[in-house]
Amino acid sequence: MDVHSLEIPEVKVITPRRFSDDRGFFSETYNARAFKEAGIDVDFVQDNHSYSAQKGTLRGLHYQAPPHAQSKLVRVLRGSIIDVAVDARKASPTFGQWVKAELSAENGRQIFVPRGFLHGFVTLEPDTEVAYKVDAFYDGASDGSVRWNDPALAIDWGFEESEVSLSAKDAGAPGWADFTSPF
Ligand SMILES: Cc1cn([C@H]2C[C@H](O)[C@@H](COP(=O)(O)OP(=O)(O)O[C@H]3O[C@@H](C)C(=O)[C@@H](O)[C@H]3O)O2)c(=O)[nH]c1=O
Repeated sequence: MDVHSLEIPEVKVITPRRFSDDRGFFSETYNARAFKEAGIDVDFVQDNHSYSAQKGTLRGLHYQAPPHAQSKLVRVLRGSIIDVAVDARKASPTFGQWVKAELSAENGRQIFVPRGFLHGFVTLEPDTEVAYKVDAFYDGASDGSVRWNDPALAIDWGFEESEVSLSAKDAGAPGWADFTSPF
């Protein structure tokens, strides 16, 4: 398993080993002991799976406020995405900064996004399926979003506004300046 930190070091990209043979491959996509040794020591309690039909489907930027804050371990089962994490920890030296990684079914990469971050992704292909583990249960009342393309964040998604599909919630999300971080 290869693990490396992104520019915000608490966000990590993990690439589990694949054992390939004539049939295809085998891979341990999560192993509590190996992840703990790599510094990721969280108790995941829920697995999520989303399917996005269109290229340019953008989900984000999302968070759950404490005490329902979630760490996330994200991977792609089919297709590919750009995954983005924004540091929303008020006391962090990298508050307001973002990192991204390209995850695909082919490259097998995963991204670990800790609590205290906004999270989102955009699909690079039609029919993209994303699976992720979270370490706190869904709590709709604690769910929040921030506008994905706020100029103050200046995230390089690689997509213009006219090219993305958003949920109504995400299309109406407040900007970064109107977001009071609960972290
Ligand atoms: C996230 C979630 C949603 N739902 C329901 C609520 C709603 O009716 C429906 C769709 O929810 P959403 O529109 O929030 O789904 P989506 O926009 O895919 O939200 C997800 O986006 C990515 C980027 C994340 O980081 C996730 O944590 C989550 O926020 O599914 C659950 O029942 N459990 C869950 O854990």
